[in-house]
Amino acid sequence: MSSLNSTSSVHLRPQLRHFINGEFVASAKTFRNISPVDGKHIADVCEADANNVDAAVKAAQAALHGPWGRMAVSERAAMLHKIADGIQARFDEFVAAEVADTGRPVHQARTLDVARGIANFRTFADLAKTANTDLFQSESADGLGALNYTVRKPLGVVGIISPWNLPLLLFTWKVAPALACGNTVVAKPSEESPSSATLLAEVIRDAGVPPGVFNLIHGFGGNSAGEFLTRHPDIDAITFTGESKTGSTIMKAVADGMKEVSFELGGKNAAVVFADADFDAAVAGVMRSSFTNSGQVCLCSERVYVERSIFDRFVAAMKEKTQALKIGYPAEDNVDMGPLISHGHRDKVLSYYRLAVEEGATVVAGGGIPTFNDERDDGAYVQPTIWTGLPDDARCVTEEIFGPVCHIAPFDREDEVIGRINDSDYGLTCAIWTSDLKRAHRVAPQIEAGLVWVNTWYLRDLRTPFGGVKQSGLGREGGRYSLDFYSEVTNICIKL
Ligand SMILES: NC(=O)c1ccc[n+]([C@@H]2O[C@H](COP(=O)([O-])OP(=O)(O)OC[C@H]3O[C@@H](n4cnc5c(N)ncnc54)[C@H](O)[C@@H]3O)[C@@H](O)[C@H]2O)c1
Ligand SMILES: N/C(=C\C=C\C=O)C(=O)O
Repeated sequence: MSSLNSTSSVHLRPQLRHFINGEFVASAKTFRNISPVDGKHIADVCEADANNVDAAVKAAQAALHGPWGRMAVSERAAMLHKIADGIQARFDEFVAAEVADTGRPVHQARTLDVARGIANFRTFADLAKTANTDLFQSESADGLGALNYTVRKPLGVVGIISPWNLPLLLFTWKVAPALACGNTVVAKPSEESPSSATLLAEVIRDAGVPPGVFNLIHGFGGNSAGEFLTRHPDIDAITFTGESKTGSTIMKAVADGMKEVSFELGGKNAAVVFADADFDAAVAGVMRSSFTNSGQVCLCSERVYVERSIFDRFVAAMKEKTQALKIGYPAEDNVDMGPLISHGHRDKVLSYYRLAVEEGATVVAGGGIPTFNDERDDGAYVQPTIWTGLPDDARCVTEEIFGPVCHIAPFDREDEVIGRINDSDYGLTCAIWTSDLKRAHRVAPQIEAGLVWVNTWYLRDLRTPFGGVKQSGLGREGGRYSLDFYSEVTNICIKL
């Protein structure tokens, strides 16, 4: 088989181990890492038990009081840049790791996943160096006044738990600011995507980060590494990205210990296309926001609302482009879409494909599994899918599916569509397509979401706040919001 058509041409490690106190550590229990492209077994992954997690937390605690805890911000920032340099130097290996675990197009792994891994470290290295604190000249009864100023200190040992959909991007989105603020971390990537985090441990070690500062544990959630981490008494904070119901479970696990949490959770995001929008740009944008990463991005729009006068034309255009999407191997030229992350996730998405028909949907495009007549038939591929005709309260229009699918509905009035967009348990993102600047500024603030894009989608400035409202998250990360979450502040009042 040519290297074009398989991940097996990539050199993959036979066993992925934990990284604890500066050493790679195996554990007796392992689980299999399976390629979603062809169902082949690509590696064995160690599963951390409670003792592994305890050793990692203890190493992180000890490292707080070692060289890392005494390091100047500028030195810490230089280390984060060295980590970024290390990822850059092994760029192709990181691409191979992401592609092996997820089957995504190589061009996406290059331009988004690994590129953002580097950017995350560089962004927070620089932000930490320029982080300001507060200073107030205060009045006092005796007229002599006082000075109030704040100092930033690390939270301590931060537990990091990340999902599989953008493995390196989302893992480093947490690791980078946590380290930039002087914390030590115990980090668990998803069981579905262990490879790039393991490679990152090598890069962090080789960058000279002191042992115990960064610890990596592999495993699952409940009654495995994830839960052992959230329930560990010596963890000072948990930052988590994943499903809303998992967030709720984690919140219960940390409640007794009153740990700080930052949650980036699920979504059922909307795109709204007004008749005055740039039609071609809106079609291209909604194609991206519906099918990027096989729809496995928390920011994807599974709900699309189109003004009635252009509805039929818009649906026809989306149908044509969706049916033209190239689904294939990661390294194929011009491939648009790879598989879903796993057969289990594919079963979930296909259950919604069936449910939609039961709920009365018109299947405009897709709705099933592509046939390749080769090894990919053993992978986790589904067809990109478009529905119309469902009521707003249909489960397929209210529940997060997390696959390459969207439902397109017509609307008549601005106030009507705003109400329909906001009628959701989620509130992560929304994309508005209009050429009317006043409308953009009028509608965007009314959307109950953490992020609103106008005439674009997933355009990111890492200094901006990122997070969701309602079931989509707790808190914000990004820019100074990350510095605020990953630091404690003490206010000091000096009487003059
Ligand atoms: N808001 C965001 O920024 C954002 C970004 C990416 C993904 N997501 C969401 O993540 C979900 C997809 O990712 P997923 O399937 O990996 O989510 P998931 O919640 O199943 O798992 C996420 C992580 O949590 C761990 N975990 C699961 N149960 C746990 C428990 N009881 N205790 C501790 N850890 C536990 C998993 O092992 C994994 O590492 C989607 O809902 C998507 O919307 C949100
Ligand atoms: N947190 C970010 C993306 C989240 C994507 C969700 O799947 C980011 O771009 O910083």
